[in-house]
Amino acid sequence: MDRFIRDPESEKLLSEHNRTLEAAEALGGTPFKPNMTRDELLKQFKYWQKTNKEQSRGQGSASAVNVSFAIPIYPPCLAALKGLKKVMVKDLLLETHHRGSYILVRSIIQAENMGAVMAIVEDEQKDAIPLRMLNEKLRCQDGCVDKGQVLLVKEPYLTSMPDTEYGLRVDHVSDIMFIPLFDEMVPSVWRERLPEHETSQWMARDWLNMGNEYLNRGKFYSATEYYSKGLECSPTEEEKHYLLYYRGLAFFQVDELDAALRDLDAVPAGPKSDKALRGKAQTLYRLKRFRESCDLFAKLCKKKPEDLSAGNDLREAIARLAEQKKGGYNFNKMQEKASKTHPPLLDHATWIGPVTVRQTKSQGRGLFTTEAVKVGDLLLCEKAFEYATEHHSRPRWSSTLHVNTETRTTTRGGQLALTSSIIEKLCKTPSLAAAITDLHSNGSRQVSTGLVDDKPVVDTVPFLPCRFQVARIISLNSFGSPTSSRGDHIHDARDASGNPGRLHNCGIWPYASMINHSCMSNAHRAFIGDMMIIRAATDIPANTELTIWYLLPAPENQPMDFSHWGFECSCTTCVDIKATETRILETRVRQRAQIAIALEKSSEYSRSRAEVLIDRLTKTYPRPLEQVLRLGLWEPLTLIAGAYDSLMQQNEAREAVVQALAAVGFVLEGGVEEPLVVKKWGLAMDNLVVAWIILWGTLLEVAPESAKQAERYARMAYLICVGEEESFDATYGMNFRVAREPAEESQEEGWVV
Ligand SMILES: C[S@@+](CC[C@H](N)C(=O)[O-])C[C@H]1O[C@@H](n2cnc3c(N)ncnc32)[C@H](O)[C@@H]1O
Repeated sequence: MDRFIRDPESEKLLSEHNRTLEAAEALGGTPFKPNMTRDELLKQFKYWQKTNKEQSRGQGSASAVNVSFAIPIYPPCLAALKGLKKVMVKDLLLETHHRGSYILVRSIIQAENMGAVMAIVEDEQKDAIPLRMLNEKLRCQDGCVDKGQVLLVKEPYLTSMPDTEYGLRVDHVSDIMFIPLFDEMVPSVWRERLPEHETSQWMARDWLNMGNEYLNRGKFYSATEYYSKGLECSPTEEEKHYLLYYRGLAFFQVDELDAALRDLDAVPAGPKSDKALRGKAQTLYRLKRFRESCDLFAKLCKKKPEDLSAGNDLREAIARLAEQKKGGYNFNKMQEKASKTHPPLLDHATWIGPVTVRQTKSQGRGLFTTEAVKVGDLLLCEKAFEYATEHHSRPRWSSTLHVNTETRTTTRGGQLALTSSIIEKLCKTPSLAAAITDLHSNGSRQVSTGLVDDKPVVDTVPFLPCRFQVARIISLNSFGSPTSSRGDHIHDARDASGNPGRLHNCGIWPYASMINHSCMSNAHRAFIGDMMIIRAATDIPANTELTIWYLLPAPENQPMDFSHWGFECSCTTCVDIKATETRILETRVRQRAQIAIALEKSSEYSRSRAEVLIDRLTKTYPRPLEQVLRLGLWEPLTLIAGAYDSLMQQNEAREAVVQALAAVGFVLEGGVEEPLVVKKWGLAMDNLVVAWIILWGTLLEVAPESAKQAERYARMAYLICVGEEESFDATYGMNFRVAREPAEESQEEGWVV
């Protein structure tokens, strides 16, 4: 799942932010007396714009880290506009949510996205104030808030802001309304000199024409507003045909898929009927309703066999339907696509294998097998509901830190961006809301209501996405992910230091989010772009709960900390660690460090010393392996196996690998004398593939059949860890074989061994 940072620096940030919040709270209710004039605000805004541009071009200070702070949770406005009283800037109070009120303002400068959308706005009395709209990419009239845009903020919240003193802050999508200039709420002084200032006599056709003008300029949201007005003016059947078709098209362009489908479905017969049909098929495809999409594309192809692009679309829809039904994926192509696309969003369908969601005894819902599965079997291949990436060209120092004093957590990476884009998606396509709102939220209350001032029209799920609710769900259910597990695998195998040199993407995979944690997990996740692949990490009987790792089992052997998710792991290892004296745990940490230091040197003496230390470390685990695994032995044993392997001391290398595998739960039989058999698969540790490859090499001369079997196991480990097996040869090259099979020759280079 996501990475949480616990270090002195983030603790310092948390404490500082706490103090700021307390100081702000003390001022609550004081009347607002602006310190800056309108001109000073505009000047400051232009300075921000300049700095923001420099930062996005990577010219900011090399030590800069974007830090964002979560503010105390507050609910969105649930009152209808007609029940709210209008206030002006001069009426505002510091650190106050003006419940029961609204403010009407207009932007006096083109807004800029500076993490949040920032603008300077004024009221009718020309009093200016900064406005910060968190997450307001959505509905920012086609990606931006133009100068002159009229905005209505419900229950405005005046609070202190970074780099300025006070400003209006909007955290909930439903708390802000974009008011078209023809709306009667707009004061006449703000309408003067605009073509729309006199629209009272307009007929449906006038609204249609104006809508088309906006559509052609790429102002899709504005276009929909004009078409909607046209539809209110008793249009003829022909006008209705065009109004609905073009409005559907505009909604499609801005990803308002429910609205697009509704309009395109309602288009009366006319010249655009085929195009409407096509738009519907495309919308259904984007809603992942592949069966219906196929049917419509097929209908279109039948009507117009010469339409090649409809034929192509039909083929793609059929391919998605096949993936959805049967789970047949071309993983090679997926890897290739993920490596060439940024962000790595792959156009594939989700396949849900032999698994189902059921209630567990004490851990809420869980995912269970519906039939017995074998190690490596594909259980689930899920397309991310939403996915956020750090840009590959951005240096790591500029990645975002998000400080949350409520949960006392600091997170790195894209969680904030993920929350924003999910809120946007839910507002645009409310029929998808349940995928998120049904996820685990640790019992927090969900803000749920019917329509309020026509804000997102939701037919089936009355839901106003509350930023904080979504943020909490995301923090409990999102997964951090590499762009591809293969890339991570290559990185780990090359850099045994364990330095995490990877990008930190994150996403939400709702079905996979049903899987609970166990350090003794029986399933493993891997990623290709935004597709998550879950495979069985061992043979699993039917009706068994699947578990994965939320955090890698700690090599430190400290009890694992899952307080963020509100549980304590009760696996045998965690229970054993809790029962082990701190003195012993500390000894283990020390011994492991000493082993690593000894193995940095390549002398025989240092290897013997490492052997002695490993022996001592083993003795700190008094309980038999069948009862408690010895995860702390994995790294030392695989390290020493690697050291022996590179010296061609194959008996020693083999012995160390076999011990390492046993320490993490593998039950092996045979090897040199007898055929090698894995009786039971253990944990899918980092470097598991390399361990199997070492074993494979040590068996080549002494037991060729067992070596072949070890190769199969190496491939199986790769399949579990990387998600697919097709790229194994390309990843490891043939060097390994060549080194050990003198009869065959090859020039191909491997990169690991
Ligand atoms: C991503 S959700 C997993 C699905 C969740 N059980 C549900 O009902 O939706 C994470 C939450 O599941 C629960 N959970 C996961 N693993 C657990 C474990 N090993 N023991 C107890 N609770 C666990 C915790 O409440 C945690 O916050």
